[in-house]
Amino acid sequence: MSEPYGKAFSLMRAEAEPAWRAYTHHAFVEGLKAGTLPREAFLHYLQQDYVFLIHFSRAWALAVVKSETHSEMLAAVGTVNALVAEEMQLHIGICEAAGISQEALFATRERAENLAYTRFVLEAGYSGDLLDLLAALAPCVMGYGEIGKRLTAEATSTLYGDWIDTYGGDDYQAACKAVGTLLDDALERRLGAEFTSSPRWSRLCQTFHTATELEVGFWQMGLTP
Ligand SMILES: Cc1ncc(CO)c(N)n1
Repeated sequence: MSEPYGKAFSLMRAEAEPAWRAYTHHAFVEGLKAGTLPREAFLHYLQQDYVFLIHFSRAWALAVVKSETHSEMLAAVGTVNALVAEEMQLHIGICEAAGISQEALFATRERAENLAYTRFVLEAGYSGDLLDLLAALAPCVMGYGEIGKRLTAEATSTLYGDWIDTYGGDDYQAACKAVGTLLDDALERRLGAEFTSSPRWSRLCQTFHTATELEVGFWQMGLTP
């Protein structure tokens, strides 16, 4: 189980330390785990994350555009559906219960940290191929998978249980595995089985690393409503 989300992901993740740990063990995450995160910060984060998911869904739709095989298209379109039909429902539901309407959510003013991250991902896709795009998308998908799984095992409070269950649950974990397989297969198809020897590999790792740092910035933004 050392490579639960595929081979390429685990290699890119190792290259991105210590930023990866700063992302997956951020104070915001530890606050979700212990139930000590202020509700105000959580709701502020969720509103920003709703806007994030709009652009993230657009980036996955771009992955459909950049696909070269039917199976790549299927994997990308499955992720678009999981985001729009499932993950965004969590945000809508929790915010509605807190008195924040869907219209208010959609009209949320985007914070600079949020804008920087999503446009970085989209730009990786606009100017590159599917590999550049997936390298920028992977930290978001798999990081939350790792966080959800760990918090499912370690949480000492049920306050943020809905959030933890969404990312630690079977559906989200299966989505992470599917993206891991998509990344491995897309790399092999374009760069060959020895894809780490390709001159493109270090650049892809750099994109992954930058996206990881932008995730750290997103949590930090969450702490400052
Ligand atoms: C900022 C951010 N990264 C990753 C995910 C997981 O989809 C999310 N919802 N928000």
